[in-house]
Amino acid sequence: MLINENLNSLGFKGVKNIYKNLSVSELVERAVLNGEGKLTSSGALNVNTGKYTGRSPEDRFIVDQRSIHNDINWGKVNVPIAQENFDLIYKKLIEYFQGKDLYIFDGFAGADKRYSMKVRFINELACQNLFVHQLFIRPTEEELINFSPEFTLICAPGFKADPVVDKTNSEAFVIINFEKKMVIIGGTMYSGEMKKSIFSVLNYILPQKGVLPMHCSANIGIEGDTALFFGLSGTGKTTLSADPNRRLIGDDEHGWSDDGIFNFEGGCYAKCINLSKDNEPQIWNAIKFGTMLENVVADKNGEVDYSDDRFTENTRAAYPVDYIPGAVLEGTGSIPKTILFLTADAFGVLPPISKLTKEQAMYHFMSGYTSKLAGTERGIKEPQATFSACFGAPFMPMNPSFYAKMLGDKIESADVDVYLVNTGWAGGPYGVGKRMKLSYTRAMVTAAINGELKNVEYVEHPIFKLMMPVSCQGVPSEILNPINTWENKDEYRKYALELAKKFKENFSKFTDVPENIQEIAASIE
Ligand SMILES: Nc1ncnc2c1ncn2[C@@H]1O[C@H](COP(=O)(O)OP(=O)(O)O)[C@@H](O)[C@H]1O
Ligand SMILES: C=C(OP(=O)(O)O)C(=O)O
Ligand SMILES: [Mn+2]
Repeated sequence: MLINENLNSLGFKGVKNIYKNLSVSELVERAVLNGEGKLTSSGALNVNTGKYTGRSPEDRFIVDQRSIHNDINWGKVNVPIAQENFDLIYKKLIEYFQGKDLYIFDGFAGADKRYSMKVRFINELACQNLFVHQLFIRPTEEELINFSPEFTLICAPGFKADPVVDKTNSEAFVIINFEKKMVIIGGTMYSGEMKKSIFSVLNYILPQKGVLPMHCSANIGIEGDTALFFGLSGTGKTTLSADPNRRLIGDDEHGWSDDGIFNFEGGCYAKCINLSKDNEPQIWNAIKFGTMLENVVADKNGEVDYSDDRFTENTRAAYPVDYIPGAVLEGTGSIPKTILFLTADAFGVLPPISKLTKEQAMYHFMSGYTSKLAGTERGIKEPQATFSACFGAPFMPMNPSFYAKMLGDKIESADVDVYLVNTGWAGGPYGVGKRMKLSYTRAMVTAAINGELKNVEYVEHPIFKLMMPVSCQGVPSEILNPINTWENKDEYRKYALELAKKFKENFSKFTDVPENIQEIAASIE
């Protein structure tokens, strides 16, 4: 179907100009002409997203429909909304486009062609169309001919819902409609909502095809060895997967099929707060023409100051994977050899790295402990302990135990080593201790991936029963056991026991847990 016919069938009437599949330069040009953003001195497009500078979980809904009702894990994460409310909002949203320009990007989600989904993005803003162009998988000229979308995402930040009439939580909404194969977004200009809502869609669809969807980054070594980095927002997926000695596959969302892993996306969405050339050279260099920046502070000459958090701590850069040298453009990799669970522990009590048994891996995957860091979600001003099953509960439409079981089977069948890495605090809790040095975390990750931590001596953590290596190249040995970094050892024990209690409380909510994993839960004190 032609794009115009498709727009008619979606109900669009009287739109001004339809800009279809523009190039990066054209989109940047439009965005600047429209006054949506400004170029920085490195050539990136910097936009200000206004009131919404992070994801807004309370504004995210799934239309409650008979065909999906029994599959969805309804609750605070997956909030139901009635079809009639969707219809009402949809009608107003489409009318809102009357007399306005719209931007279309057709692309793919899912690098493995067997599982990829054709998505049409319809944007009010050129800058957001640039975002999806860079973040999703760009089609070839040939693939664009007769492109028929399997899912459609419509995003209009300028359109606001009326919570009283529309039964939304606020003026902002992100609504997934599985039967209509559609996502609609309004009220918020934070572009992360577009990528994460398509992620949520895939997290429902792909398990039906035998693919485990994962909230993780991935890279691959010269020997074809794949490593996965699971972690909630801010734990270091993007930062640690950008490694000059390995090839980047993707920084955030992947699927694990019987044959290997594949990226869902074609771009990265990196945090920029306090970005430095020395610490994160690859990301620093990726911020150039074609990259879209969100809420970074720049002066009138376009010089940016990455340390300025006046709009948000969640400043971002969106760029295509090929802006990272050596990235795997096909977006695929072998069955993983190493899995790293990243946690940013704001209590400062978890070891910087520990090796997990398969049972411990399952336990920690189900627990998904980390701290929500400031900015990524609305209302979070300082780190807050959270248990987010699968290290990605906000994006999982089904019961987390379902994904955990799938991962368990994959881990059983693969020859894979699993580590838990604390990229958070050390020497004391947030406010007292310091964030783990990035160079140390990188050294530990490298040692784990290269197999150097297979044959070193380990000691067991007395409370969490985690196995801590006693040495690791590039890391002072004394920091490997967290109690050593705390001045007051009694305080350490107090905080560790408090966190252990939280682990226990959280895990008690799971039912039907296999006995060998229950044993792990019981061993923690
Ligand atoms: N030890 C560490 N390990 C990883 N990231 C760290 C560390 N210390 C500080 N950081 C900072 O924390 C942030 C991690 O964010 P990011 O990699 O974007 O996380 P994610 O991709 O998981 O959301 C970056 O801004 C990075 O510079
Ligand atoms: C984009 C997001 O994810 P991450 O911080 O994991 O990159 C987000 O949570 O809004
Ligand atoms: Mn990231």
